[in-house]
Amino acid sequence: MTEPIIIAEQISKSYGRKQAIDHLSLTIEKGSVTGILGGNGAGKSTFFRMITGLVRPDSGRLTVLGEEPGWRTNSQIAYLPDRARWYGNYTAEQTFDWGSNILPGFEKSEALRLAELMNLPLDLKTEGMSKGQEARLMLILCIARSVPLIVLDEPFSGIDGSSRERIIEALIDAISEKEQTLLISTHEIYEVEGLMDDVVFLKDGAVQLTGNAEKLRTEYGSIYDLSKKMGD
Ligand SMILES: Nc1ncnc2c1ncn2[C@@H]1O[C@H](COP(=O)(O)OP(=O)(O)OP(=O)(O)O)[C@@H](O)[C@H]1O
Repeated sequence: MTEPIIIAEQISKSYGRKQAIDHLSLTIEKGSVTGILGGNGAGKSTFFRMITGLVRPDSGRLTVLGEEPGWRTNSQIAYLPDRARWYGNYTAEQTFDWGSNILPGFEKSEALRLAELMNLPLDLKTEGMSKGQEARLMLILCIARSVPLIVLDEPFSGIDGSSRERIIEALIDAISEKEQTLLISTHEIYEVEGLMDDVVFLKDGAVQLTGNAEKLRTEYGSIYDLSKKMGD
C-alpha cells in the first residue's frame, strides 16, 4: 500500500509576470526515488523551494509530511539547494562535526564512510576545494542524514563525468538501507536514470508527463531517450 509524502494540489507561483509554477498537481509516494526533470526554467527549483517552505504558493495547497511546509517539516528534510555555497573555511571533517551538532539525523560515521567512497579528502579546507570536491561535501551533508525526505537540486553539477558514476553508486548505497524518499532534479539523465523509480517531467511550471520509470522505459527505451523527445 503506497502512502503519499508530498501532495501538491493546483499550486501556482508567479514572480512578477513570470508564472514559475502553474496549477501544478502531483503526488510523491513515500520511499520512492523520483526524478524531477525538465529544461531550464521549467520550475524544478521553485517546486523544491516550495517543499522546503522557502517559497509559498500564491494559490493551491501543498502538503509535505502531512502538513504545510515550515520549520517542523524542515527538520525532517535534507535539502541541497541548486546554488549551494559553503561560506566557512573548514575541513570536511570539521564540517561533519558541525553537521553532527546542527543537522537533525546527521551521522558523522556515515559521512566519513561516504567521503571515502567519494574520494573526498578529509583534511582539505573548503577554500582549497575544487568545485567538484565542494559539490561532494554538500551532497554528503544531505545524504548522511537519517531523515524521511531528501531533496537534491542538481547535485552533480560541477562533478566530472568519470566521478559521477562512483558518486551515484555511493548515493544508491546510502539510501537503499533506509526508508527514505528522494527527490532529485538533474540534467544528467543518462547517468542517473537507473536510480529513479518514478519520473516527473515539468514544463512551464506544470506536469508535462509523469509515470513509473520502468514502464516508461518499456515504452520509450530509456528515460534519456524520452527526455530528448520531451525537449529537455
Ligand atoms: N526569485 C525569482 N525571481 C524571478 N523569477 C524567478 C525567480 N525564481 C525563479 N524564477 C523564474 O521562474 C522560472 C522557473 O525557474 P526555476 O529556477 O524554478 O527553473 P528550473 O527548472 O529549476 O531551471 P534550471 O534547470 O535552469 O535550474 C524561470 O523562468 C525563472 O526565471
